[in-house]
Amino acid sequence: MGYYFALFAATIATYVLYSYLHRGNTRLPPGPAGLPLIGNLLQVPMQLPFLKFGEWAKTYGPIYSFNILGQPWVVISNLDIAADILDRMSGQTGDRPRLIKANDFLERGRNLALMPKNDLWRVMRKATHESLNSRTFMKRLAIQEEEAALLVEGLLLSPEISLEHHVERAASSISMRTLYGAPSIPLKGPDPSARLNEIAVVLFDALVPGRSIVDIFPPLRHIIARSKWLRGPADKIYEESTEHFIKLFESQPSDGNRFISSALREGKATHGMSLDDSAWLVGMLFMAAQDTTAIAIRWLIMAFTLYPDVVKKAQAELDTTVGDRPPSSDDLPQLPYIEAIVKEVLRWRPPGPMGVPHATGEDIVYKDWIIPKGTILVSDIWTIGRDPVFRPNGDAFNPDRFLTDEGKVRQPPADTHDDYLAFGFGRRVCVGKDVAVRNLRICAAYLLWAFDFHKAKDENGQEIQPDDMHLIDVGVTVYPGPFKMKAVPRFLDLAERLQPSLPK
Ligand code: HEM
Repeated sequence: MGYYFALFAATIATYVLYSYLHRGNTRLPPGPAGLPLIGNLLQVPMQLPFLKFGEWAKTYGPIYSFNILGQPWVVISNLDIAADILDRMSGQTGDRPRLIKANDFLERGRNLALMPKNDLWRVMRKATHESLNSRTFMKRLAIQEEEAALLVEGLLLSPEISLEHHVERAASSISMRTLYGAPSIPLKGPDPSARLNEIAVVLFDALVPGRSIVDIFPPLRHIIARSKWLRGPADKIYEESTEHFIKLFESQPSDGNRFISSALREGKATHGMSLDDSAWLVGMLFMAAQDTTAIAIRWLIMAFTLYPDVVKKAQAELDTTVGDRPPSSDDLPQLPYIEAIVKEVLRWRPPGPMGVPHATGEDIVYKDWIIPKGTILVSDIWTIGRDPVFRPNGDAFNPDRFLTDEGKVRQPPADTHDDYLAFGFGRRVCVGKDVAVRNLRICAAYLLWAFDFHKAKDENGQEIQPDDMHLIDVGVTVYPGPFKMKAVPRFLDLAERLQPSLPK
């Protein structure tokens, strides 16, 4: 132990001194002043850092920098700059920060979302695009309608179960069915995705800033890599996760259809990936899909509870287009207000308010700045979505901002990724964007068609106001705090009307 401690102390001292003395020929955009050696370490909050970043943007402008123990960070809080640096210079800015604990030890370089921009990343992205975004696949996503109908049925028949559980079930079930061809997850009963969700908690925890000593002092990597004892807990997590991912990956789809995992198992579709690579790819897709989807649905329901005028307007659109039968995905093009609601909820409360950080793969020159290789680039999606010029009155929930005066979906301005900035930028933009948007539009349509949303009442009969600034930071994503509402059916025979849409 004494040996390790001495080595540890020496490594830290050398690293901090080295980083300080070798800042190189850089010209970073100015930002908050930090302390010698540790930089801004003590100023960046461990929880909800994007709120601080928004404040700093007001003082230092739409692009500014800070450093943590010599590691430069650049925060981008303006759409034009994000489009220049993260989209147009994506070849140089599409890397990921070196997340040693998560990427090197816990995941051994197999997490599509966190891995460096290397050959395996290219192969995984291509394989995902081919299986997830193909026209045939999108067309066959009856799963999304069935799960929206099940969510409505659950809220109707089991109001005693927490809203959070209803939504978690729906998000897990959609992901398990889409990715593994698994059967729908019951509301009351065993949850076959539980283990995946447990693994996700462990892997996400490694991303919380400050949680991993090796990411604060990267030279420790060599010491940890050489010591079986120090590496042991991470090895165990990797091995147990791999075993579970492979078990799911090799399971046969419940209805004999091809789903992502079966597509990847077949012939050329594997793109030469090993079994471990393919199994991790699908496991990681589950993790990227499940919590973002659950968060977005929870915010949708909170918005419906807080904004009855929005609900009325959406219901008027549904009543004209859909009437008293459940909506279907074929109705979506005739439901512009529902589309605007989904755009607005993802702007108002993006599930990942800072996206996933990018990193520069080489030195880049942008305007007057020279941003060195290895700089961490944060797209401050939360603040960009509140830019007073681009999105006036940004804290308000107002779907109309995405509509023309005639009520059609407005042509998205350039560089806004179809007005869906919540899915990030450049070559790392979310691979699940189309599937996710379609799913949220269907969910929103079902919920609004089926229910009026009222505030819940406390024991004194007083309305409980859901708190839309109760934000729970779990690493990359941010959940709304738990809240209560009362879903009042719009049809006396809602349960019967849902029957044709439920899984057979
Ligand atoms: C509301 C739902 C979702 C939101 C808001 C969301 C948001 C994001 C964001 C912000 C990124 C980082 C982009 C960047 O680095 O600039 C991302 C990456 C990613 N997303 Fe999503 N996502 C959602 C749903 C999904 C779904 C359904 C899937 C898969 C089926 C998925 C798979 C991924 C993957 C694999 C990446 C990593 C891509 C890479 O690093 O190359 N996401 N997502």
